[in-house]
Amino acid sequence: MASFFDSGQVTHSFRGGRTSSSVPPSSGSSFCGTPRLMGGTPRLGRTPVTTSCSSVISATAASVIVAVVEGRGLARGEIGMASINLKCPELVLYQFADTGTYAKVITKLHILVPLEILMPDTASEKGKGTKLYSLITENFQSVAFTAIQRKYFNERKGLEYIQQLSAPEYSTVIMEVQAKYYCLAAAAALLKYFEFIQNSIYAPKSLKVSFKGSEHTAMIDSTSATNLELVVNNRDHRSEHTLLGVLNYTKTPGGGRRLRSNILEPLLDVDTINIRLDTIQELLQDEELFFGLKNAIGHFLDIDQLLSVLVQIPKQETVQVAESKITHVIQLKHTLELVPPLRVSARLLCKQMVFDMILEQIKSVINDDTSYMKGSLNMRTQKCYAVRPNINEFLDIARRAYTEIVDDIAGLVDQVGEKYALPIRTSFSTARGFFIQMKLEGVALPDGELPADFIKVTKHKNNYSFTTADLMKMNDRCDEALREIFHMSYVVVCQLLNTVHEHIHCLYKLSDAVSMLDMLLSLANACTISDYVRPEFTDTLAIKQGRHPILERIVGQQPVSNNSYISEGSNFVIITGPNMSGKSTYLKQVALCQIMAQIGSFVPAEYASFRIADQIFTRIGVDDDFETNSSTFMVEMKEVSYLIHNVSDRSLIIIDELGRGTSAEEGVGICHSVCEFLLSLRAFTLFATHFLELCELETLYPNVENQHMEVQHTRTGDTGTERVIYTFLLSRGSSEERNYGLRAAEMTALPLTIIQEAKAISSKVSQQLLAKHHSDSETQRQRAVYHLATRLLQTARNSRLDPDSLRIYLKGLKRHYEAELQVIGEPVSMETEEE
Ligand SMILES: Nc1ncnc2c1ncn2[C@@H]1O[C@H](COP(=O)(O)OP(=O)(O)OP(=O)(O)O)[C@@H](O)[C@H]1O
Repeated sequence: MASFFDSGQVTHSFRGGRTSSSVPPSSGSSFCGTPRLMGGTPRLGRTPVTTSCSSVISATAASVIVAVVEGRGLARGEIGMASINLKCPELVLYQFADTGTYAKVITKLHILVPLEILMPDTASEKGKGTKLYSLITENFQSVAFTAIQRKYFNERKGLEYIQQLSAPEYSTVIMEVQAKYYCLAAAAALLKYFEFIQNSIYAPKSLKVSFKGSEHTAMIDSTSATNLELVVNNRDHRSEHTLLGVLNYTKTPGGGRRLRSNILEPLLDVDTINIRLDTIQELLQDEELFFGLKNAIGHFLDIDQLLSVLVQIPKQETVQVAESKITHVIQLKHTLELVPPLRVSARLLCKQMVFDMILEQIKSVINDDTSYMKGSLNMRTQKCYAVRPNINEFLDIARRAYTEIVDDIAGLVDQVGEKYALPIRTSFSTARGFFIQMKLEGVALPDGELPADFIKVTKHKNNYSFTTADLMKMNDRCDEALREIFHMSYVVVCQLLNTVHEHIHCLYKLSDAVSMLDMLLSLANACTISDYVRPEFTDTLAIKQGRHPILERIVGQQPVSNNSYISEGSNFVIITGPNMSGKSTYLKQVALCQIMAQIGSFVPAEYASFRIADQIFTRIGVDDDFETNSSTFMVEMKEVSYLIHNVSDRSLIIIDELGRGTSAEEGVGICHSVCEFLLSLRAFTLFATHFLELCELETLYPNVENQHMEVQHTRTGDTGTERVIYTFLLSRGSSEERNYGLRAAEMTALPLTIIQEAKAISSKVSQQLLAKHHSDSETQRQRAVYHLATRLLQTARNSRLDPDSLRIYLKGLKRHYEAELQVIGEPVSMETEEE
């Protein structure tokens, strides 16, 4: 990673290698940008900022640049981050302490989907990166990295930038961040870099600046987001079989972005969630309102992106820059004209009067009938006549000259057509300007060839395109006239934008309201496709007939539904059942419903109540992680260690098949100790396992409940082969099924001989184990005593249990100990009931 700014060299590392681009100094501080951002465009001076920007945006969904810096010495682990979205002029600052795993930084970065990550060059000094640097480069191999000299991470400069650029309505952020040095430092480097690559600066007092601690949203680490297929399908990255795919009916890019970020960071505040649920309910009850708003929302452009270009001041004024600014004002007028239909949703649009006022200001300069249109010629005409007549008399003269030239062009093409008796017509494209087109069909060319004065001929499908020397000259005159028109219009438009800037925060609010409304309409739409219910928020997780939202979309019919109940007194559910019986699906279903509820969506169930979860953890059996070179076991251990370090009493934990990466004895041991740790918390845990030994925990702990996935057995045909029927129904108690692995194997194409041998070996091993079990009664007795001692010790520590629960717990413990002694033939000599 090379150093940026001083050396004039930017090096970006990509997956599979590093791309290095030399940065030639240009006039002043203007340098060319990164290959990814600018698509290789050499100099911004010649290419309009906005054009290059939009081409990037259409080429890739990623549009966020993030600067990350970590404290040094004693402050190691203190992380400052700043992000800016090229599609949305919002500077977001983050500062938090992260543990040795840096899970919060990695998760934040996953949510932001960065296009480029900036870090201080000291993070990778002398080819030896810091742990944070290594983790980021490992996790984001396809993202461009840029090293920036540490001196640009300057917190004083960062604060100055924010004071200067923040729109007045967002300036309270200064109080929040003025002592948060790392995020300020990251902001300084980020904004400096932004100026450099975009060759433009943000207008003073124009940016939305916000500080996002993680306090207001639930934390879902990136592994859990992947396990639950929240926004990406693990098997096919293009598939829409994700929670986002199920809920996404948004019509605007802003709405889509908002839904995605909400799914990854659900809310914690019940009041806000309930406001969203009220709106969805209202939309579902009033069809006219629903369809009216949906139709209105569909006409909005990407307001964030529009805002982003409106608040940038290009460092160089070229004709393309002028043209773009005029386009943006037309787009702004189009956007504001769409606001009145949204009036019905008054809750979301409190600043209606201000929007009317901005529109009036625009209309005092821009013609009433100027509108945003598709097609380059249409848009060129709109831009040419955008500014009202009588504002600048030279502009009016230039436009008259332009109109005459366009009329002359039409006359010239008619003459050419008549001269050669050919059915030609005038066409226009941005690249060629005016040119001539002719259909090939049914045309008899003189001598079978096009006349010699038709030049620059191209043939596409059934059409000839060409021009003439006279037409080219006229095009030049036309361009010259347009340049003048755009230049004069640009001056008028810039004055107009200066007045609009005073109300820029209202446009941020509009963008916010439109994306929120779009998201809520989308969530309401999802309810019309499937039968969802409004969730409640209590201290209990209770779902009646809940369904897996993605599974029901995939199979196109309702999957088997199940009830769930987890409360403080019964907060640990152990789920057993044969392979393929539906355990993983059920676990994910609960987590997905919880997330849906916390973003303010209805959920696939007949009734649903949730306790707000501040964190959602999943530990779901995955294969080896080749990318980070970890074995299955190490992946498991890393995930469990992250869980144990970060879990809280209000977390929701989903654990599926823990300990499968090692031997059975060790697996049971690990599961046991993890369960014991989790049992001392009030977190809600769903634990699916094949280790039936764990079901004993129910007798030891009053807050454990065993459940299992029911299966049925039938015998088929003449052979009487046993078949398993999966009901996908959850029942109380632990699974009675044994050797189900072998039975599942029987249903595959494995040869019969292999299955038979496996059965024989399995029964031999079981017999040996049983013999050992009976012969080793002293070890058994010691183990039983040890178990009892540890449980009692733990109970003594666990002061949270009330007397009743404690009594039940001790009784269970006693029964369990008696049972263990009986198995090994020891006399049971415990005191009576109420000891
Ligand atoms: N409630 C349900 N309704 C309908 N089909 C279901 C349901 N639950 C699961 N299935 C189907 O059964 C298949 C197996 O489910 P799942 O992977 O959850 O089983 P499992 O018990 O976790 O298996 P294993 O122990 O082998 O991991 C799924 O792919 C899904 O198609």
